Amino acid sequence: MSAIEISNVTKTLNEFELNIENLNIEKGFITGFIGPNGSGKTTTIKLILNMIFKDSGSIKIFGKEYKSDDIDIKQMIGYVGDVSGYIPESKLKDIKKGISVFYKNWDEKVYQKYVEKFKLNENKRYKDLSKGQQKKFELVMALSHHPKIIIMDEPTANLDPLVRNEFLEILQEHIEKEEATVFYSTHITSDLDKVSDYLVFIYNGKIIFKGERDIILDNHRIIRGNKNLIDNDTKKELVSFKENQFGFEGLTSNVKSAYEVFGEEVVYDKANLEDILMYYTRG
Ligand SMILES: Nc1ncnc2c1ncn2[C@@H]1O[C@H](COP(=O)(O)OP(=O)(O)OP(=O)(O)O)[C@@H](O)[C@H]1O
Repeated sequence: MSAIEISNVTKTLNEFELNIENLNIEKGFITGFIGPNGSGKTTTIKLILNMIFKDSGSIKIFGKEYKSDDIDIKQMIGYVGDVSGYIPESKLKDIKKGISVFYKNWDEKVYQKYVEKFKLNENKRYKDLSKGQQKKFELVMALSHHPKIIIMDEPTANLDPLVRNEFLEILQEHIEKEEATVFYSTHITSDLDKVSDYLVFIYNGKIIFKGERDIILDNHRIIRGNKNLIDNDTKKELVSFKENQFGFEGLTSNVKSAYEVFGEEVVYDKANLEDILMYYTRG
C-alpha cells in the first residue's frame, strides 16, 4: 500500500486549476515535490492535509479517507509548513504543552532529545528564535509524535547550508529508524540530490512526471549539436530546446531513443535536477 494515494483530484482557485489524475507516494521513502512558483505545490499539500477541500476525486492516507477517519489520519501526520501557525509570543515549552496533548503517541523523550541536540532554549519565545531555530523547533514538534508520514512545505527555504544539512540529516536519520514516509516541496534542488528517493514534478497544476530520482537523472541528458540536425522528426526527441547562431541545446527524457536518432553527431551531457526543471517549464 502507498502512504498517500491521490486519484482524479481537482481544485479550482480563481484562475488556477489543479488536476492530479494519479499520484502515489511510496511508503518508507523520501519524495521531493518540485515545480516553479505558482505551480500548485502548496495547494496539493494543503489538500493532502485536508486544510482545504478538493472539488472532486479521492485522497487516501494509508488507505483512509478524511471523511470518516479525520482524527486518526491527523495523528499519523507530522507537518512542517512554510509558516508555523504558532503564536509568536508563546514560549517553546508552552507551545509544546498545548500541542503535545493532542497526540496519543507523543514521546517526551524524543522531544527532549532533539531539543538538546538542536540546543533549543524552551524558555525562549518562538518569535525570538532565529529562522533556522524556528524550523528546527517545528521539525522537533513534527517528529516527537512518531508520525508515519512527514509532510513539509519548503522546510529549508531561508536556511543557510549548514543548518539545512543538519535539518536534513536529522530527518533522514529519524525516518530510517521509524520507517516513516516523507513528502516535501522545495526549490532547493541540491537538497534533493542529497536526500530524495523519488521525485514528483508539477507544472501549471499538473504532474508532468514522477519516478525514482536516480532513474530520472539517468534517462535525461542535455544534447548539444549543429542546428541543421533539428527538424520536425528530431524535435520529437527533445523535451524542449534552444538555438543560437552556432547550434542547438536541448533536453531528452530518453537517452536511448535520442541516441538512435542523433547518434554520434551530438554531445550528450548529464543533466541535473535544475536543468531538467528548466527545460520542462520553458515551454
Ligand atoms: N486562496 C487562494 N485563492 C486564490 N488563488 C489561490 C489561492 N491559493 C493559491 N492560489 C493560486 O493557486 C496557484 C498555485 O499556488 P500554490 O501556492 O499552490 O503554488 P506553489 O507551487 O506552492 O508556489 P510557490 O512555489 O510560489 O510557493 C497560484 O496561482 C496561486 O495564486
